[in-house]
Amino acid sequence: MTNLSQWLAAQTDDANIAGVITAMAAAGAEIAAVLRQAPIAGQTGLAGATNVQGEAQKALDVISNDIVLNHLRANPAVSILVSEELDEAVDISSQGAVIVATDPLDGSSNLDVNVTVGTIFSLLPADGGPLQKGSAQLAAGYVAYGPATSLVLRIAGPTSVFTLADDGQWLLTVAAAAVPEASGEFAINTARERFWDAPTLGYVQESVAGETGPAGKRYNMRWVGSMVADIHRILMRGGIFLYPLDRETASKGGRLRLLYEANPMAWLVEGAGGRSTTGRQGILSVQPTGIHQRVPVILGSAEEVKRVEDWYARG
Ligand SMILES: O=P(O)(O)OC[C@H]1O[C@](O)(COP(=O)(O)O)[C@@H](O)[C@@H]1O
Ligand SMILES: [Mg+2]
Ligand SMILES: [Mg+2]
Repeated sequence: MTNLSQWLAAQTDDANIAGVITAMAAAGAEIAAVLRQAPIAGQTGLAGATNVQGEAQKALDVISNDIVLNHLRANPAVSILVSEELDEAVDISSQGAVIVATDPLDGSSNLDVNVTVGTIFSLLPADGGPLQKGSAQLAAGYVAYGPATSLVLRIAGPTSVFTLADDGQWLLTVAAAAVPEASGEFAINTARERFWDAPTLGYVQESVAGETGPAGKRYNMRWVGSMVADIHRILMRGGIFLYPLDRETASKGGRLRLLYEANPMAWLVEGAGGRSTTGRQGILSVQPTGIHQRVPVILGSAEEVKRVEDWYARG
């Protein structure tokens, strides 16, 4: 089976990109080992601090952030690290060619109930600084800590999936993920319905109406509450994920973060033939104005995303 270093050699001749991805994969393998033992080691629960977004940090948020930082600190290819858990960008190497933006542990509210969480990362060219559009990404990926530990990666070619083997190797298990064009599965936190805008409400009502409504087909709903797990399902079998701008999150610009949640996921989903939008523009074309900027996120199967875009175009 193809391993990660063989795949990297075939995908890029840029040693900086390959080196940084290798470091993030090593960080992911270390986080996976920590998560497996966390309830025994007493590492679940809160860390007692809040991050820059005002969210309570879990002990494992902090531990995961430290693991990523340790793996990147030693890497002269990294110029700057932007992390959900760090208020400011961290300078790593003045000679570094690559900026890394990461959500070291996504979905951490699911940790105490042993449900899939993940690590998301994005690589940008150092000379453009951290506030570059997602379309400038050099590569992106995530690690999903589920029944299997999966590493999903894309440089500029296909979106590929690796599985962590017992001997610590990452083995290629899906060479080119393909998000089906059409799907009958949507993912949104429906408890937020009272805050939704008209396009979101229109799309969901149309879907819930199923074969008797204008969509003319039956839909199912799934919401893990870990973006990594929800996007992984969509990459593997299709569907649409929505965290739109709603009345409660509007003043902040949305819920999910552009640099280390929306952009890397849009890069991966689009690389697998899917589509992404804020509702009004492609996620990858949004110009960031801050490292922790939030953005509305709608991505997945192209036909479904287009249906949502149609709703936005109408209203
Ligand atoms: O609490 P909600 O509304 O279900 O939101 C869940 C979303 O928030 C997130 O947990 C945010 O990520 P963090 O856990 O990294 O803050 C996403 O993974 C997930 O999609
Ligand atoms: Mg997150
Ligand atoms: Mg997080």
